[in-house]
Amino acid sequence: MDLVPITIVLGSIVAITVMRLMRIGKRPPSFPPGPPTTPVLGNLLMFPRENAYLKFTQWAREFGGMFSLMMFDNPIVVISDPRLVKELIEKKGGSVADRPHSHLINMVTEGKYLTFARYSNDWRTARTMLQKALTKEACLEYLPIMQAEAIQLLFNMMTTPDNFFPDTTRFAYSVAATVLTGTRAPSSESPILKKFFHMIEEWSGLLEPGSQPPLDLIPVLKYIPARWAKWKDLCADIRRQQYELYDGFVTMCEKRIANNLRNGSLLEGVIADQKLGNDRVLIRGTIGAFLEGGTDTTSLFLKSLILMLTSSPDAQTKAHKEIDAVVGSDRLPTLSDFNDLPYCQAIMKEVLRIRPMVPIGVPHNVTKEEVIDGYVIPVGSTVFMNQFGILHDPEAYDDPDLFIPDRFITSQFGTKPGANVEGRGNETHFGAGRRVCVGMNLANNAMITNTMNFLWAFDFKPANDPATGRPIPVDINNYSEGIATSPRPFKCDIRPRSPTHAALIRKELLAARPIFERYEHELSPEEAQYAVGLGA
Ligand code: HEM
Repeated sequence: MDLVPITIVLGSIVAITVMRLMRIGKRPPSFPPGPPTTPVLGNLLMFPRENAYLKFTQWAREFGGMFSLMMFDNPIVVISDPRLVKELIEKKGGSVADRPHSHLINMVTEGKYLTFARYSNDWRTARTMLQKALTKEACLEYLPIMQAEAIQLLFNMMTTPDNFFPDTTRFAYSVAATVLTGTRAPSSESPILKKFFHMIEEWSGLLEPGSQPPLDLIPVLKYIPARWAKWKDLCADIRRQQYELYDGFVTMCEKRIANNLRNGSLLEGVIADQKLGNDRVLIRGTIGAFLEGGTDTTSLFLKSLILMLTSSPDAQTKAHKEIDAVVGSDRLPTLSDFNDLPYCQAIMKEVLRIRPMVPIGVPHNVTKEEVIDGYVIPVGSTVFMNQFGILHDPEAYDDPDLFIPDRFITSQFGTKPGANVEGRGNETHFGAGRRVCVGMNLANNAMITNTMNFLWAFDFKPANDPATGRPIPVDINNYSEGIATSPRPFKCDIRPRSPTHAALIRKELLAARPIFERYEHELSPEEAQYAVGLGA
């Protein structure tokens, strides 16, 4: 038999296959520029496994405000220019309102967790419900509980200053939990808080880039038997924990409704008025998105605020002078004081600039091809809004890596003279477009209240080293990795500014008791006793 024709055919098939494979991973000329690719893999091997925001920011300096990466055949577009955020994520809202598919997330949430849900009817239903519940006006109704919790935070920081990490976390959780479920967490040792954070730790670990096999890029990996795929057990375990926690809240609110003991929580409305229908999975996913979205971010801001203040005695001196003139020491600040406190505003804006809590945002997925600045952004691209890169652009800011609140006194966006401010705003940290943070009004009230309170109440200084007696300097760049970045634990010395300030904090905590009581009916006897005893 003549083997020549077969060899030619086989050779051609191999050649075509190789040519096709070589095209995989290659960036088409119409895509935004980016680092060089390798055949098949694209930029897979150079994709940062940790601190992606730093690498993205470095690439943005090299390749511009919009660059692309190829993961095999899947394009990633990273935007680090506020003008382009406006052009793509805001103006073309409907084309980039989706989230990328994630097999791992789906295994845990069945696709119904608001933050990661596809652009779907479920997402629309849950988003519309939360958007109505969290308007600026609606959030004013939650102010009494926010302020009461903020006073407890001042009291905690004054009496157990070394515990400020857990106490800031408790504050953020307790506000979100009270608004949503109608039950607070009075202590950083509250069992519900422990359970919640145990779940969050595993959940964040699961979502950490590079921690699990690339199931979405190589789908065949999904079929590995469970005994060799630890992630399957992990997903099941996280799902079990979420069911237990979130169904527990639903049952609690159902009982309250049945016994005519409603205390105005959002979840009571969801259940009684069937705002999410009878879809238990969607209800669970919405509770999760609310509590998880509202807790970590707000508490990270508070930790960053303390870190930055500890590093900057000058900023504190200026803010103290301002707040003493406007508020004095006979009363605590209220939300309406903020307009008269431009330096306190500058401090808050500068913390959010230097350390946006979600530095590369939550990824969006493109569902309709768009052309921006002549570059094609194809369907299926994953879009990251590189908040850190936008807020650390040396073209826009002098010394972007330094904490300088005064930059917001001399310019609206903190930018240097002559900088291009097209598309720039002061809320970059909340993301953009149709998926912009739905909790931003609640978060703003929490950040404003605590920024004023901390500056009114305390002096923050580096702690002294007991061995040498010298101050231990804080490092404003010592942050953890992850989707949301947190300062790593640090020591600082927190003291009330005067006995008058200290006495008022105690008095206000006792005055807040009736507000707390509304949300303490379902606490365990130990927790209830702890709550009543606080400051008494
Ligand atoms: C300072 C505090 C906060 C920051 C910095 C923050 C930041 C963000 C960011 C960057 C996103 C993604 C936006 C995008 O995709 O472009 C987001 C989404 C979200 N946030 Fe926040 N957030 C904060 C507080 C809160 C609070 C208090 C809640 C709940 C009450 C909340 C609930 C959510 C939810 C449910 C989403 C998903 C929205 C969607 O996909 O449609 N966040 N947040």
